[in-house]
Amino acid sequence: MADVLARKIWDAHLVRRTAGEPDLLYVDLHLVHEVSSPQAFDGLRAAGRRVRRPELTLAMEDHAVPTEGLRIVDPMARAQVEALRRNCAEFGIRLFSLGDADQGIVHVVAPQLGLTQPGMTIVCGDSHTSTHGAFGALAFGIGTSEVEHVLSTQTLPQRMPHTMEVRVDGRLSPDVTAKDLILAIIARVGVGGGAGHVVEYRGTAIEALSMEARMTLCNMSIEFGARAGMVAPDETTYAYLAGRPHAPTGVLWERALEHWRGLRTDDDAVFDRTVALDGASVRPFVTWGTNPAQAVPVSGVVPAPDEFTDPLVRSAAEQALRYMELTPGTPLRDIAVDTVFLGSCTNGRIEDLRAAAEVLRGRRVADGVTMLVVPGSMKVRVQAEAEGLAEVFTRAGAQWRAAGCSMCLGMNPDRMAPGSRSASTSNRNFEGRQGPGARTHLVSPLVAAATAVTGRLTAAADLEPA
Ligand SMILES: CC(C)[C@H](C(=O)O)[C@@H](O)C(=O)O
Ligand code: SF4
Repeated sequence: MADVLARKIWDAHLVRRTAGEPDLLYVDLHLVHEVSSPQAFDGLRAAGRRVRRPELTLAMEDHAVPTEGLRIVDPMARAQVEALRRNCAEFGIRLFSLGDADQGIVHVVAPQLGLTQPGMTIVCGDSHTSTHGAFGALAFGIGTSEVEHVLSTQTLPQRMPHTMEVRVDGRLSPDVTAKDLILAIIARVGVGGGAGHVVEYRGTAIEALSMEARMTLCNMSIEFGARAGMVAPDETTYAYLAGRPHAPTGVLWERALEHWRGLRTDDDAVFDRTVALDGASVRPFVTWGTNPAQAVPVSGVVPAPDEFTDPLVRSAAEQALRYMELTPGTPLRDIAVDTVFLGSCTNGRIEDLRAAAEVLRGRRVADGVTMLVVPGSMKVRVQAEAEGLAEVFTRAGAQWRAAGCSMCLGMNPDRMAPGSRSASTSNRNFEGRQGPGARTHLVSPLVAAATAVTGRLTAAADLEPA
């Protein structure tokens, strides 16, 4: 029977199906980090259990670590990282520690190492696990008690979500990135628009995206409530994977390719829901509020709450304008920021750094603006240095840091001061996300770099020639 990609992967991982119960799924790759794992390991220890498949489990220090120096000062952060170190040593799990050449944000590192592959089931106690769906994997975040279940059994009880197609045809204009596209999608469907669904991004605009861009897109699927987001694998996927440290080689590569080429939604398969967007109509986007759906083109103005008919959306807008200290009708281009953050598992990859460096080359970060450039992994950092990007950033007056979640969330020393305002390439603009009282505008790497130059929200095309 004709079927969609998500269900094909689901069915291929079915360990047990019983009427009235969730399906039991096999997990191919389990990613672990310091924030959502300590209690899971404690539970395992209390029950006298071992990790069922340590070699399919990989642990990362990313959320709580500093991006300057190796010393973890905050007692809470240090406790989390030390617990992870003890747990990984005790249970035989490969850990990427602060200072390791392969350390970085888990959603950046696993794809880079070739661990994330088409057709896999991938879970992590982290909502942005959806990132890995860019490879045609079924990847989703789980809770800490589920982490314990996966550690001890390598399986997970789950109910198959509904399926949703997000179709984008047409051609994105050169100043429009995957970040703008996903902000436009979320603005269209709303923060709950994907709830209970696994989303497959399809269409000519999606097929034209690089792997980095597909990861940005899938990364933010969770921001409109989707359980997972995915893109069917194609030649772009295989070209990215070929030669990566954990990608198959020789005859195994040929066999893998043959399998991967079959991983697609059948032409006559039906999605439970479809949303379509014209890629050519998407403009550089920026958020004005405190959820990722509160976004408009950079050329737009802050909306008035009474423009929204849904009472919940309207009161969310009122609350957001209060927190953000913004007045309806203000052009986005008039909003001044004091902080620019380029990084995170949404936009901390080499392509993001290249795009931002292109804008900053020969220009300077405006006086009074602090710009942090935080590569998503230490490998990205090394590559960016080799390509001369780091020099572009430091010459422009930006800070060049080591890898980690950094200013994406206030769990490490890279925190914003109360009342300060950022343009940030991360994925969440919730109240206090980047530090208590801090205000966040979500943007693409191009807008982040242009904003750093003018000190106001700016599209790259608005800049005077360098
Ligand atoms: C801390 C972690 C569990 C959390 C998540 O689940 O996504 C974090 O990564 C985030 O981005 O908010
Ligand atoms: S970079 Fe941000 S979104 Fe990504 S895992 Fe870290 S905290 Fe979560």
